[in-house]
This record gives sequence, structure tokens and C-alpha cells, in this order.
Amino acid sequence: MQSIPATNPTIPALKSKPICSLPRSLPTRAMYRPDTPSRSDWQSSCAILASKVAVLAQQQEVQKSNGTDLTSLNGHHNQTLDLVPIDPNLPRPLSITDFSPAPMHGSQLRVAYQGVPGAYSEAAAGKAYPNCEAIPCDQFEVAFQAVELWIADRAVLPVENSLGGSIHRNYDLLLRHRLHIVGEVQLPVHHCLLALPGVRKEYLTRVISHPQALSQCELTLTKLGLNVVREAVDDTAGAAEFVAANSLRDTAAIASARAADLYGLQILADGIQDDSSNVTRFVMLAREPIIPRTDRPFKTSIVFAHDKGTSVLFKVLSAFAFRNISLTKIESRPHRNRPIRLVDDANVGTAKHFEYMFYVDFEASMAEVRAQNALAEVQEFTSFLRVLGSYPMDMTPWSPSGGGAED
Ligand SMILES: O=C(O)C(=O)C[C@]1(C(=O)O)C=C[C@@H](O)C=C1
Repeated sequence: MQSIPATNPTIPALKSKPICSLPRSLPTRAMYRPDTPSRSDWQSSCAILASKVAVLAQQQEVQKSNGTDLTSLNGHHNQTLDLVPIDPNLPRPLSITDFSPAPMHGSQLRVAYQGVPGAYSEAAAGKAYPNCEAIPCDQFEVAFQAVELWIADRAVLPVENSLGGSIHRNYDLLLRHRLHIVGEVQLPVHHCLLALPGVRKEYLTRVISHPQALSQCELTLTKLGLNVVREAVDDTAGAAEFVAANSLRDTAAIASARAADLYGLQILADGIQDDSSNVTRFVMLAREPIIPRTDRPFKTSIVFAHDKGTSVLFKVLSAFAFRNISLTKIESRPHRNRPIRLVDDANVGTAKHFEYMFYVDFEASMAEVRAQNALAEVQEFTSFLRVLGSYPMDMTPWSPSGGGAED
């Protein structure tokens, strides 16, 4: 991923003004535990949530009454602007300290995603679960928690992109939380360069977006001849909202055409991803696993670590190769609990660095004997093994609807 140059000091720094409009104080480790909540954790969480509802309702009233007053948000630019006001009824993202219960939803499935309305993750949620109620969350971790706390029924989160590679944060979170992968969905990602109405490319000094989106458009931004700094924010649609809400005439956002629509921006350039076949793969997460089947193609995701011995990775991979099971992905992430490990007495004074957890996706269902045998063998070579999920493969990457969801 390319590095994002430092912010131009003459323009407002995004860091000081979080995109999430609800208060966003990060809790300390002691306040917040990412493990699966026990019954009592769950009950006390509900009590805390209930007490926050009244405060949130009050805040949302204030936001609604301020919704059309964009100039009040803009301390730096005092031009009079022809803006489409941001719809105050758009759902606000959940933040880590403010889980308000989802509104009445009847039989609609509630699906948490990271970002604000107009984010690609929202589109992925809609593709995975047509007619769902999409619940925006301001961080990936919040989407995990929303499902754990029964505020949402599912979460839909990106794990890899065909141009930008893996979204590492979600691999780490999969391990820290106890949710199960129940499906996958692949979404073609079509980026646009968005700015306030009337703004021309020559006025721009900054482009903001999700780091993945910035990296997916890196070459095209250069080709467009833009002399701009790139700045990373939490999500693409949040970038668009930020440009609109702060009336920034020197800043463009990389986001979807739907985000342009929602936040009243014009599309300065369309299809600016460096490759037209830009696809992001999302996984669907639930509290319970689905029952694996054999009547359609399934994929299984596992994570493992090994303690000692040589050629462990080779042995693990051959357990699949001998059974003709194709691997679709291997990802390694630092073993956070053991970033450095002292080795035995013979090697006093040395340390073993770079221990890894390995994430593997393979094309078989856990209902198949060959997959069960492969995992039994893997278990022999590894000190830790977890099946993250066995789920239907998304075989229709280019279709506008439908994916590898559970039935
Ligand atoms: O920012 C968004 O709109 C997202 O949904 C996030 C995200 C990502 O994390 O990769 C999803 C798809 C695109 O690849 C760019 C960004």
C-alpha cells in the first residue's frame, strides 16, 4: 500500500474532526473486551445501551435541526455555496461507545457494515442480503460487536481486494471475536472522483478516501495530472460526506456514484480505479455457524498456528494437496500474543521473532470427508486450529445481486 503524504498544513486536518458525528471516545482496554460476551456481559451491555438511548435521541434531535446548516460546520471556508443539504434522516454510524438499539425492524435482517450510507460495504450488505436493513458502524470492530450484542443479525466486512490486497484489520478481528463466516460476496468496485458542485480539478489540493480506495486509484490520480496530497479516512462515503459537510472546495473524495448522490457532490471523473475489473471480497458474519452442505460449492476458512517443528507449513499444505483440495488464499499475520519468543537454553540470549498465524481458505465443505480428514491431519501438526466458517462460494462475482449467502 502506498504511503499517504502528510496533511497540507493550510487545509483543515481530518484527524481533528472525526467523520462520525456521534461522540467517539475510544474506550480503554479495561472498559472494552472484544471476546464473546458472557450472559452477564450481555445483560450489563443492554443496561448501558438502554441508558444511552435517551442521550442519543437528544443528540440526534440536535443533529436534525442542524442538518441544513452546513456553513456552521465550516470554520475554514466562508464562501456561500450551492449545496444539496445532507439528508438528516440518513442513519448515523454506530460508534464504539454508542450502541443504540436498532429501530423496530419486523422480520427484516439487520446487517452491520463499516462506513456511512453510500459506502461499498453498504452495497455489499445489500448484495448479500437483499432487502436487509443496513446498519452503519464507524469501525470494523463496532460491526463485530453489533452482532455479538444482538444489535445486528449479521455483519458484512471486506477481507480482500483484487488491486489492493488483504484488509488485514479484519483478519485480526476474526480471531479476536467469536463470530462465524456464513457466506461471501464479491462486489465490483467502481470509484468516482467527487467534489462540490462548481469545483474544477485545478482547484484541488487534496484527495481523501479509504486507504484501499486511494491505493486502487493511485495510477489514475497521477494520470489525471492532479497535484494533490492523498489523505486516508475511515471510508469512501465518509470522505464524500466530509467534503460536503465542511464545504471543502479544495478537496475531492474518492467514493461511489451513490455517495455523490447522497451528499450532493458532482462526479469530476468516473471509473478512476486503476483496473476496470476491481473487485472486493466481503465475508458475512453471524453468531452461529451454518450447517455445511455438499449440494453446492462450499469454501472453508481456517486459521492455525504451530509451536515447534520444521516444515509445518509444508505439511499442512500437503494435507490439502494430497486430497486434491484447492487453496484459494493464504494469509499470514503476526502472532500478537507472541511477537517475540525466547527459544531453548541452548540458544540463550537469542529470541525467535516473527511468529505468525496462518489463515487459509480452501475449496471444500466441512461436510465432505476429505475436508474432515485434511483438518484432522492439520491438527496433528499445529498447536492451534480454528475453523472460521464453511460457507457457500460466491460463484457470481459480476451479478448485481445474490452471492454466497446461507439459505
Ligand atoms: O470505504 C468503503 O466504502 C468501504 O466499504 C471499505 C472498502 C475497503 O475496506 O476495502 C471496501 C471496498 C473498496 O475496496 C474500498 C473500501
